[in-house]
Amino acid sequence: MSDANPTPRECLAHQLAEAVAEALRTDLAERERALLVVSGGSTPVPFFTALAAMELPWPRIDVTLADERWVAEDADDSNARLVREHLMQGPAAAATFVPLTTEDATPEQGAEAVAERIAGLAWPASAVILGMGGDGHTASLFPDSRELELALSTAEPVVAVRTPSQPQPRITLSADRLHQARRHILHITGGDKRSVLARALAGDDVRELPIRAFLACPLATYWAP
Ligand SMILES: O=C1O[C@H](COP(=O)(O)O)[C@@H](O)[C@H](O)[C@H]1O
Repeated sequence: MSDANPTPRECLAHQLAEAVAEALRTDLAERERALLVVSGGSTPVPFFTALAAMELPWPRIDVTLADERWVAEDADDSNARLVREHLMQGPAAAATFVPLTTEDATPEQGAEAVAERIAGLAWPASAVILGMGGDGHTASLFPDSRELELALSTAEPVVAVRTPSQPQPRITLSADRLHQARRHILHITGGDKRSVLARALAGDDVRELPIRAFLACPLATYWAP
């Protein structure tokens, strides 16, 4: 870290980047390519910056997303844009980023092409870095989504999602595909999310708080105030 007085969130992001880099190195010692699945939203930005600076065999690493809004890749709320601007930089620019959207008008129309696109990646992923919303959603597994049941149960890799609480349609990796990863990490910050996680740990209804689907993976939790 270059900053002499890093914030707790910056320290957390750096520790997480070190752990993910180590996981990728370990897997790349025994296979030709490795896959990293990251989340969008606001939390991962300092993690992306820290990971992008790591010395890794980036040309052998693929990066994709746990979920995406069905928006243009240059839209402000595109997770792909976030990844391109903050992770695919410096040494990490030599990695291959595989987005989850197509030119199709809807995720339902594009889901098959996305599934074909990601089929060639080096599954199972070395690590999945999950985020979590205040409603307990992770990836685009939302408690109020009408496709939640499908996303939790299908063996398909991706699911198109419509969620009343969200302005855009989305596409998400299915729980099955996320579960298959070698390592599962939850990256969250702030007191509110700590409370949501505590609530999730105290119960077992996955439909109420979908993050519960991953608590027993096991899920390494990186949290800072
Ligand atoms: O909608 C999303 O939100 C969650 C959490 O986002 P944050 O802004 O609270 O960090 C994220 O994990 C997910 O990938 C994203 O699409």
